Amino acid sequence: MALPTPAASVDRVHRLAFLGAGTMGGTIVAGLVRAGRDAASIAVTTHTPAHREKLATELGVQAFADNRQAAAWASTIVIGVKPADALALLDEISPELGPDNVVISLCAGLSTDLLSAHLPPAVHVVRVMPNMPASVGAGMAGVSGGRTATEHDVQAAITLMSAVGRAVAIPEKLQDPLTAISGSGPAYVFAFVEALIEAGVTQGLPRGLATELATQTLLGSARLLDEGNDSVTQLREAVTSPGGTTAAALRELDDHGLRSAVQDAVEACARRSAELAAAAEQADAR
Ligand SMILES: NC(=O)C1=CN([C@@H]2O[C@H](COP(=O)(O)OP(=O)(O)OC[C@H]3O[C@@H](n4cnc5c(N)ncnc54)[C@H](OP(=O)(O)O)[C@@H]3O)[C@@H](O)[C@H]2O)C=CC1
Ligand SMILES: O=C(O)[C@@H]1CCC=N1
Repeated sequence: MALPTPAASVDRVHRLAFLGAGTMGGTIVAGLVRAGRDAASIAVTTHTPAHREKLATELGVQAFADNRQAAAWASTIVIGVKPADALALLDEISPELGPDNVVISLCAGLSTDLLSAHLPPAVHVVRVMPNMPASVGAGMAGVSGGRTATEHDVQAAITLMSAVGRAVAIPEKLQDPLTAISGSGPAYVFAFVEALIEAGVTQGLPRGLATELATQTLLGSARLLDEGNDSVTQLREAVTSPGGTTAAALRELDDHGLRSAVQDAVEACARRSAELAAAAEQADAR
């Protein structure tokens, strides 16, 4: 299939290249186009030719077969590959980059210092931890500038991510804990909802009904948390009648160690984020 010719018409300063446009990068690209960003200002590269052709056809973005060409075309480069592939990718595109470029990394764990060590010193580096609900415009992203990043770079990344949800600036030392809450958090929520649905089926509910009940309960509870005036504790207490059904259920969750399981899960996630950086560095040194 013929791909669109990379547009030269968009001013270079507005050009954005996603090197790696899979689950997360692809979600953000789709969200940006849906939010009204000019598709001609966005380029993608992927490992598989068919995947980038699909993105080009469906979204109207530019597809490049070559990371270096895409990096040379763009002003802002988003790194959307797995952490293990990121440093080799930076080494590959590094000759094309200079002081006018901003590199935004989506990679879990990788510090801006580590990323900068694989780029010309003047390149501006920003670290962003997004999450999957960006695909429905309800993402949550944490944004941190590296040593070379300006306040403008951080604000520009916040503006970019705000097109697909919310974004906050955070000190880089909070990136691992943020990853453990909002980056990976959707998976914990999905695992809980899966368990709730299975429990409903065990109680005799048809699977479709159990799924609708659990999903709408999650949605309604999230909206109450976000839009209501009460704290999470006040909301939980409001559902829990003394001696009632909810108290009986919550006691079981406590007895099964829900809080300590969540503490351990979040701790393991933050630890794993640091391990991914160490593994990427080791692989790169080989
Ligand atoms: N998934 C999530 O919820 C989140 C992920 N992240 C971070 O986002 C990054 C990507 O993760 P995710 O989207 O899940 O992973 P995916 O595997 O879904 O996407 C990776 C993308 O990189 C492409 N790719 C691989 N090698 C190259 C290469 N050498 N050059 C160009 N493109 C390449 C793949 O191509 P192809 O499509 O052909 O396979 C794919 O498009 C990770 O660093 C992760 O830490 C951050 C927050 C949340
Ligand atoms: O599981 C992962 O490593 C990525 C980073 C945050 C969410 N998914």
